[in-house]
This record gives sequence, structure tokens and C-alpha cells, in this order.
Amino acid sequence: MWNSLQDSRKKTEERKIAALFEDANRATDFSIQTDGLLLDYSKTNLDTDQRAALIALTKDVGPRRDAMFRGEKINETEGRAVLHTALRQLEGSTTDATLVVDGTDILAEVREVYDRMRVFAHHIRSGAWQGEGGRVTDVVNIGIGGSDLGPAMAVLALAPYADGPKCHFVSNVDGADLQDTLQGLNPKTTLIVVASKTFTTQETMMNAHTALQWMQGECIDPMRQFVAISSALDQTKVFGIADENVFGFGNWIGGRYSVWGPIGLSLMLAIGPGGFADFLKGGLAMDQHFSSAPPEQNMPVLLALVGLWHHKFCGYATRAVIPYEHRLRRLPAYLQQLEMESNGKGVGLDGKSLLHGGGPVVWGEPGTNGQHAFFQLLHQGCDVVPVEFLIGAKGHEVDLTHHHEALVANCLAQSEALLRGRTLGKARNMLKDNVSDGDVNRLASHRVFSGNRPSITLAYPKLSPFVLGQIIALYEHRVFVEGVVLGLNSFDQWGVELGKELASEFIPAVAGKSSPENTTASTQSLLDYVHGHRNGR
Ligand SMILES: O=P(O)(O)OC[C@H]1O[C@H](O)[C@H](O)[C@@H](O)[C@@H]1O
Repeated sequence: MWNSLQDSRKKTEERKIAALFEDANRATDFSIQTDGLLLDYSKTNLDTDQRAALIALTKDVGPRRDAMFRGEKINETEGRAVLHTALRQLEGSTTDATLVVDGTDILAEVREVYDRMRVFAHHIRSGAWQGEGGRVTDVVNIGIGGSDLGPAMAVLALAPYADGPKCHFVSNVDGADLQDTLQGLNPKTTLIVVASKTFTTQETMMNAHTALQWMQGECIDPMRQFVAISSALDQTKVFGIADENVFGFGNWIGGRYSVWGPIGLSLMLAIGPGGFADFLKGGLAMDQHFSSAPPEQNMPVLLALVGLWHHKFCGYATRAVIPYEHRLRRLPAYLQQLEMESNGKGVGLDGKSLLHGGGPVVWGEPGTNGQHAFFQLLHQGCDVVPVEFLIGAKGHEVDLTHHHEALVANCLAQSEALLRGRTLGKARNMLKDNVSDGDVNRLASHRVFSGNRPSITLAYPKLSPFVLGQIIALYEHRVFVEGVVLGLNSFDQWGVELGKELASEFIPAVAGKSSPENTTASTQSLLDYVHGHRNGR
């Protein structure tokens, strides 16, 4: 099937996407709706036969998906189950529902922590729980990667629903991040949430210790205003955080899939337990759709297949995610971790090099800003970049509907322009009255748009907690399907280890306390440069 899809690429090269719309049903045939979401993938160079061939690649998806939901250890390289979906199940099952992993009912475990989170959030938000200076005004989440990007993205996305303390996020080991965040905050009314699955991540632990020092200067009992979210309860104890301020989770929740559980505490503090429950319900609705819809009507499956089509068969190395929703401006960063840490791999589950390679490069910015930056390349560059647009039918700013109308118009205009393009004849016509005949040809070629550039659009009613839950779960399952088709494990991340190991080795070298072994002359000369400047030479 893979080969026949590869062979059909030629057919695609000779065909215009616009021509596919001669089929009057194309827009509906090449789109999927579920629970209010609409995924339109009709503006891609994909026909019915190719879609059927792509669907045939997904035969392993159903069994593997069911194994994941059942709690089997599908993360084989780490010997772990993959059960972020269980966190969503809390909002869809009765309290006596069970899910047993390694002899333990993990649903009971997560329910207990979820209930504690809700009580804690109620207390913080109502002012029943107070810092040394009174009611908590600010929450600083210290974490990185999956312990930062999910809650940071979601808190920003759901700002219209935020009625709790103001949430800040510190991730970078660059002291500027912590410094700029803490500046102006009152330590006596600030809650520090140290979020780290392992509780050993260098950046997070350094930031947490520095934040503790900041609080120690002002508070009698600073540790009382520290909360830990982690799988490593021995480490949270070593740090000195009291058990009642610790929210634990199992190692069957991967970092980049963890916003649904305790790592989402800052989101719950911002929008309240009710809003957080709606977010889980959105994720659950997508889980149910993913589990039950036939492949051709299955949104995560089709989203994955369109991605594979572009990357593996059309040869487009990257894809751009452009949310026309300012509050989703951290979504591309979130998806970069979700997609590239999950599928950016070269070795398959069998330990051999992947036959067809791993996942693509994912990048993006919000619209309309991206239009005024890199859309030049999207429209006229030599590399085709499939674009994934996101747009809400309605905005939250009821007095600014004209802004939202302009936003939607821009989004629709871009996908239409990418598809339609502009011919040389049209470009010449536009110019002929204003420039000399001799200049028409030379200038017209700059105004030609090849068009025929694919895009998909994910439309939603309005960015609510429920909708955000649907969108995030959609992308999670998309990554899963792409991973299964490519034959890799989407749930480990061995590729981040080497750099971490070397960084620990280099810290004393940068501090001038040791010389690194086996470094290249390049790194040594960079170190010399840094030392020279640090020593005022
Ligand atoms: O939550 P932590 O254990 O602190 O890990 C934070 C992040 O760092 C690691 O390097 C991984 O690449 C990420 O998957 C993880 O989310």
C-alpha cells in the first residue's frame, strides 16, 4: 500500500487541488464533524482512492488504541502503560469504575488526587487557604517541557474564564525568567507550584531553590507556600514540601500528556474546578469519538493521515500550525513538544531504523501575525509547507465583533489564496496600465502565485474549556496514529538525554572549576571566550 501511494504521487503532481472541487460534494466528503468541531481537509491534493489507500495503512491503530485505553504497557522502551486518557475518564465514569494496572486500581488513585486538587483549588480561590500576607494573589508554576507548556498554553487560551489568582510560568534556567516573573510579586501572597514529574530536572530544581530563597527573605514559613506536583514523592520530601501540599501521579502519564492531571493544577486554580472539569470532558468526548468512529469518519485518524500524506508521500518536510486565535499563541510551542518529542525518531519499536522515517518538523505562530512575517515563503517559497489553520466561529469580545470578522476573513482568505494562486496573465493585467511594456514581464513574475498549496482548517464554535480539551486530545491522538503507522513508540524521549548529561558535565567547566574532557576545539574556544569575558579580559 505504501508503494502504491508513493506511485500515485505523480498523479498528484500533475493535478490541481482546485480541480478536485469539480466534484460538488468535495467540501463535505473531505471534512469531518464531531461534537461541534469541523475538520476540513478538502483543500489538499488527496482523492478518494488515495484516502482509501491511506486508511488501509491504519490497520494496527485500532488494536493498539484499545491496548492503550486498557492500560497495557504500550510504551515498551520504558515498560510503562500510557494512560493520560484515564484522567479524562474521571469526568465520564461513576466512582465505582475501575482500571487496574499492575494490580492497582489507578482510577481510584487518580480520583483521590483529583478530589484533593479540587478542594485545594476551592480553598485557594475562596481565600479559605491563605499565605502569610493573606489571600493568594499570584501562582508561579515552576516547571519545564511537559510540566510547563500544557498549563501555560491552556491558562493563556482560557483567559476569559480565569477568575482565580494570576498564574505565571517560569521554565527557563536563564535567571532572567524567574527574575522578571518574581519582580513585583509579593512573596507573602504568592503560591509556588513546583511541577516536575521526576523532580530532578536541572532547570526546575534550580528555579525552585532560587524561588525558595526569594521567599525565605520575607516569609517565616516559606515552605508552607510551596506545592509540589510529581511522580517522585521521595524527591518532594527531600525538598521539604509537606505531604498535604504534594499532588502525585503515576509514571503512566507522560510529561507532554500530563496537563489533564495534577500538572494542570495552575489551570484549575485559574479557571476553577468547574472549568477544569469541562476541559476534561472535551478530552473525553474526543477519546470517545476516536474509539468509536470508523476510520473514514475519525478526526484524529484523518488528521494523522493527511499529515502522513504530506510528509511521506508529497515530501513536505515541515508543517505550519497557524491558530487564528490570539489566545492560542502558545499552541504551536505546545504542539512542537507533543509532536516532535513524540515522533521525532529514527528507530522503530523493533529496534531497527524506521523504514519510512519519523514525524515532521512542526512550527507556527498565530494569525494574523504570521501573515506579516513568514507567509511570503508559504505563498511563493520554493518549499511547500502545508498549513493547518485553526479558527473559532465566535470570539469572546462581544463588543469587538468587527475584529473577529476581520480575523475570520483573514484566515479564510489565506487558505483560499494558497489554493488559488495567481497566474502570470493576471499579474500582467494588473500591471499593464501602470508600468511600461518592457517592465511588465519582469515585474509580473514577482506577482505570480503558484497556488495549489495545501491547507486544512479546524473550525470550532468558540474557544471554551470543553473545546480546548477536544483540540488537545485530537492532536494527542493524531500523534498516536502517526506513530503507529510509522512503527515507532510515541511515548519515550531518549533523544533529550545526551545533551542533559553533557550539560551537567559542563556546569563546573563554565564555572571554571574543571576542564571538560574530550571536547572539540570549537567548544573549548567558546568556553575560553566566556571565561575571558567573565573574568573581564
Ligand atoms: O517534568 P519533568 O520531570 O521535570 O520533565 C520535564 C521535561 O524534561 C524532559 O527533558 C523531557 O524532555 C520532557 O518530556 C519533560 O516534560
